[in-house]
Amino acid sequence: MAERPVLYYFNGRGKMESIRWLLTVAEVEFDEVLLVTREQYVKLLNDGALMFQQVPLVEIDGMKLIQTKAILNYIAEKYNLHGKDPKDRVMINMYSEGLMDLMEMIIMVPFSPDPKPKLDNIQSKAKERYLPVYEKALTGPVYLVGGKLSLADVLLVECTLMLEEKFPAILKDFSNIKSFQGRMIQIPAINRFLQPGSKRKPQPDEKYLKNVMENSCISLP
Ligand SMILES: N[C@@H](CCC(=O)N[C@@H](CS)C(=O)NCC(=O)O)C(=O)O
Repeated sequence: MAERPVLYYFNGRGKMESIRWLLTVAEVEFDEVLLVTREQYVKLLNDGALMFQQVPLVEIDGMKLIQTKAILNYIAEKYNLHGKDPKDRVMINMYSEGLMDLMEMIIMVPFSPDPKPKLDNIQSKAKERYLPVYEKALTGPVYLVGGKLSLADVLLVECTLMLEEKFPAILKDFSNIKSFQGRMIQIPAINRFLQPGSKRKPQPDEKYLKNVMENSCISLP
């Protein structure tokens, strides 16, 4: 039997969280090496495991994969969460890119010295630019693309939960998305992931932020 994937990242959500979500939905058990000291990070660098000196790093199928989107696409492909043909795939990728753009903005908020304007901007962009797209796509269909579960659906449920943590009423005018979210969180693997004690990471706290700042040369805006 194949070995379990190993995820190398800080002890928090960041760019790895979507990968944790996708593996969870694919029902793939994984292990994690949580980088809590500078030495761990430097060792990965010295070992040559980080092609661009960055994490996430995922060891899977005998490979050391980096670059979040490449990793997500590999997992989606492998576990049949990337559509049935190139036309499905390009739609899945378009929807996924939009969600990753939005989640990236949320991920960066706690690193800002002045989060309020950033949050206001995210809220209006979410309501005016992003959520209407998914609301329309879900008028009728159960899933975003091709009538079957895909990477885009997984990212959408992750993103809506992240948004609600910041803006609890944000889905008020997006009833299709809210229903979609309700269905998705009933999927047993997702339901388990949302329970305390799972590998889902909590919202970033001071300790996590300090860890990321100290242990990588992360470039901040
Ligand atoms: N495009 C890369 C960006 C990865 C990235 O920015 N990683 C950060 C941590 S979230 C990092 O390792 N920063 C260290 C550095 O850039 O020196 C991806 O999506 O995986």
